[in-house]
Amino acid sequence: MARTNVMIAETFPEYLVDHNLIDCEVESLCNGMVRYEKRPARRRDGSVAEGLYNAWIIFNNPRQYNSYTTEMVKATILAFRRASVDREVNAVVFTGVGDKAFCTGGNTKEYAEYYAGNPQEYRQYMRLFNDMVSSILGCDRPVICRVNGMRIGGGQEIGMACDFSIAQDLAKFGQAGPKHGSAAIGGATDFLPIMIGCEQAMVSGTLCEPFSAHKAARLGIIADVVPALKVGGTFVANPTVVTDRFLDEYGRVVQGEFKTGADFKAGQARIKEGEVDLSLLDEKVEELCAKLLETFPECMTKSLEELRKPKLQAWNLNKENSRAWLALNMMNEARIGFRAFNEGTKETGREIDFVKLRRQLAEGTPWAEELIEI
Ligand SMILES: CC(C)(COP(=O)(O)OP(=O)(O)OC[C@H]1O[C@@H](n2cnc3c(N)ncnc32)[C@H](O)[C@@H]1OP(=O)(O)O)[C@@H](O)C(=O)NCCC(=O)NCCSC(=O)C1=CCCCC1=O
Repeated sequence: MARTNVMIAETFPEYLVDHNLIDCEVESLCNGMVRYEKRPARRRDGSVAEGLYNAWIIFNNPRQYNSYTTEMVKATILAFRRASVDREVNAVVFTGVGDKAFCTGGNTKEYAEYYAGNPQEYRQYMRLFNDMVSSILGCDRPVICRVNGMRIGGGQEIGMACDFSIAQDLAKFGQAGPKHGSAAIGGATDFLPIMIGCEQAMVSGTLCEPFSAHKAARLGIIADVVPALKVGGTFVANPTVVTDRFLDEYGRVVQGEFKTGADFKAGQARIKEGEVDLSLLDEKVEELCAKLLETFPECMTKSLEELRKPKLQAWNLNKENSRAWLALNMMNEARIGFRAFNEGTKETGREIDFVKLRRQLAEGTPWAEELIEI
């Protein structure tokens, strides 16, 4: 050991090169809407590993369900680059503020008010979005998505780009694209078939029906799920979801499916009785970080690089075409879909009249004012 210490002292570099792209605080790029925090890394026994950290990248836009604005996308790219080159960082934890949403994708207000009808601007935005996904898939540290709440649309896409996902069980998952005027080609159409198989990928990527965290675990889209609801001081499983049996009387898998009718309503009422506590989620995330810490760092990075390949290859194959298509789509379907979400309310509805649109298109109506204002 003494000899090793001498060798370290003799070979220790006089200075360390900073590989960061720019020297500024992540928070300063987006008014604090993405936070970057280095939290002490812990061993499996819970003791602090002095000098080592986990980098927490936290979306901080809870009023808009942690959707990301253009400025937040830029900050996220910087944050992942920072974590990737920081010698002291063991793992990255990617999460959102609060317990409602990890992220519900692109900011629909910005989409509706700035990008709708503006394909050349959205094309630039998509450069940034693509770089955000690539910065996750290219991070030299393992990335854990701490799914603190809903993971929808682009939120699901950046979540699936992560290496691990651990969810609190009130979180919902899914896509929004074809309901709101987009296609889930910001990663979902690349990652879903690999992660859950083509058939379930088709169901999720086209129908846009949210599914539970328990189902996400069953399908294999997340690594683990923990309870988050406390009723009378005791953790209980999400009461709106079937968690106590695997099959129904006809042999169909029901575990993880949402309950229906009165049972679903009773589940919702029970949620209101309780309080949400994410301490078990944090324990699980810390446990995973500690397991990752007690490994060889370069062997870990190489393993990540190899295991990411199926996702990365599909992503790299498609991302530029997807960017171009999404930009042009801002002239028609995205233009009306995101405006409908942004300008509508729960009472008036936040989706367009799909049948009316389809009927007009069937009649050969061009994408002129009358369709855009549908
Ligand atoms: C299903 C929902 C996620 C949740 O529904 P619900 O539980 O009923 O909550 P809401 O009342 O709808 O939402 C609460 C408030 O948050 C605001 N909100 C939610 N999501 C967003 C968002 N993405 N951007 C901005 N604001 C958002 C919502 O307006 C409410 O605020 P208010 O002031 O009105 O009370 C539902 O919210 C939903 O469907 N959200 C939108 C999901 C969506 O369409 N996301 C974008 C998908 S497209 C995308 O992400 C892409 C990524 C890159 C590639 C291209 C692309 O399209």
